[in-house]
Amino acid sequence: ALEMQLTPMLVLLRSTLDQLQEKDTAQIFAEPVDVKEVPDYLEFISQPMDFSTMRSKLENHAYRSVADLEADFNLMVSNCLLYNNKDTVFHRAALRLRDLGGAILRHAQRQATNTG
Ligand SMILES: CCOC(=O)c1ccc2c(c1)NC(=O)[C@@H](C)N2
Repeated sequence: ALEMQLTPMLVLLRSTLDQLQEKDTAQIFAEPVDVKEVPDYLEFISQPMDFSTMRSKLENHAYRSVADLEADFNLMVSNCLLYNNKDTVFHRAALRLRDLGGAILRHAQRQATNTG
């Protein structure tokens, strides 16, 4: 539809990021993991990622496509699955976010494709 032609990628990416972050109801992905609280975190995780960092990157035009946003989302989820044992709230939250996020990202990709 015409309005989609006029909707820039940035608007679609912002909306997608908002929808993804809504699923993080415990807000455990909202900010970078605090290495003062989790001192060994960087021994296991070489590239930390969180929603606030993703939002900064988005506003600084670091994402050119839904796939670019999806890559950082998957990095954030993978970090959590790697660092936290399977019997933790964090690990379970990452699995849930991954599944709920998948549907959101597939819909966003369809919208991006439909706008040509
Ligand atoms: C105040 C203590 O906070 C944490 O220990 C903590 C807080 C947030 C966390 C986290 C740990 N671990 C994680 O893997 C990511 C997903 N979130």
